[in-house]
Amino acid sequence: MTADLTITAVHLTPILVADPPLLNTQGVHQPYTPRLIIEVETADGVTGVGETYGDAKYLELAQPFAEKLMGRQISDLNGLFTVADEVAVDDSRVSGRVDVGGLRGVQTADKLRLSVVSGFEVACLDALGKALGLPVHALLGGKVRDSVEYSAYLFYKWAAHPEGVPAEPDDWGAAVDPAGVVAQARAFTERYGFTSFKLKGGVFPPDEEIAAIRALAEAFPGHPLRLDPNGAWSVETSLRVAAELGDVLEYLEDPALGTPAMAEVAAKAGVPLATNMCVTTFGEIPEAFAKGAVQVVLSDHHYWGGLRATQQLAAVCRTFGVGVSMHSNTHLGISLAAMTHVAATVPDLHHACDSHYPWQSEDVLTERIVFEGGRVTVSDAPGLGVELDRDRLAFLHRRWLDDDGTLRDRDDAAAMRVAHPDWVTPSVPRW
Ligand SMILES: O=C([O-])C(=O)C[C@H](O)[C@@H](O)C(=O)[O-]
Ligand SMILES: [Mg+2]
Repeated sequence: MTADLTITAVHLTPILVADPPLLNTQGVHQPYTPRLIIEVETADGVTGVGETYGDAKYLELAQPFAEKLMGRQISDLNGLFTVADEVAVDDSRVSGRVDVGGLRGVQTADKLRLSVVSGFEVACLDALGKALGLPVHALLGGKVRDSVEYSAYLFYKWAAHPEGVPAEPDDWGAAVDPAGVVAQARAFTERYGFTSFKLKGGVFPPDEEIAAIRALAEAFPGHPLRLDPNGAWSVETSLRVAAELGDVLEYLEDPALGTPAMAEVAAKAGVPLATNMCVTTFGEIPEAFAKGAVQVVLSDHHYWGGLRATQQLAAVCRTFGVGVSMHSNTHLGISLAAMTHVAATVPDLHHACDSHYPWQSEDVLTERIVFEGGRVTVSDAPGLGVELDRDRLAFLHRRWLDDDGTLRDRDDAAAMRVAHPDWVTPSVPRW
């Protein structure tokens, strides 16, 4: 009997998940961050799950998009993009804006749509895999590796969210200096076996961050290290940091803001530059590649438009001799599973991917995804190989319902103002 792949129901569940007080150049992470969990159900009762950003601007697109999917086939992945084009984006959401203060690059109507489509694409692939008895990587053409390497994503962080702010405690401790960063890196290796390290920079003056990377290089000799100040530095500062750390960095990530500045740095830095800020859409590739502004593009299936778009990006990068790896924002196990499936299919993946997952103590899966030796094993179970924990989902959704709206949109600057009322988002370049 052939499977009936018709979509008969779509469930959208916005949730708030605990996030530690991780610092970046914009501010600090909120105690709870929004995500959207997507379930797509077929006429045969097969359910697929996906995950994407949960801020209001995504939710307001996801709802009409979901309605248009009823009666379509889960196998019609190309159709998702056609349907997305029919969903109107409110101009106020995109005019002159960047996403999360620029952490995810420009904000356009298309990119907003793609960030929604990606969650649905993953849900459809999960359902399709379950219906056909095939893992998602097989639907993407098959895995070329059995496990995917991730890097330890180190953050400067406070020991706890500001006093009086409802939050979940974490056991990572504070990290506000080189010793704290090294201690955090050691905890990452002990808990997960990571062997490469990325430090989120742009938080302290560059000399302090140079000292932290030097301390890491001393503590973990020969291990790949990266520093990512999210465009906080001038060209001059970027070149100075590159000169100071060139001998220990695998790559420098988004030292300066925008393709022209990145190109200036790349021309003289002597260290490869990676980005998840100046190349975040296919339209930004020609200029950046022509100018030699980036040597590694950090894909993110959420905003590039899904797993197949990630494969297309990898093919373009391969064509131009540019490396590819993966960027990450706060995400849960569904997205980690999706990232792992697609990463398993990309032939030239030569850098460990980023993942925030270790920072997320809460998940919506019955079993957490495990890192062993810094790697996630590629699942061969049908679909993504994950199972939704409905009680957890309901609990995290209840938290979202109970929120008065304060936390439903990620705002790192607002979270910083709770501790430092005078905080204003630093103008760029900050140093
Ligand atoms: O540039 C990056 O790698 C990121 O923007 C990743 C995340 O957004 C990270 O900086 C964060 O969540 O603070
Ligand atoms: Mg980055």
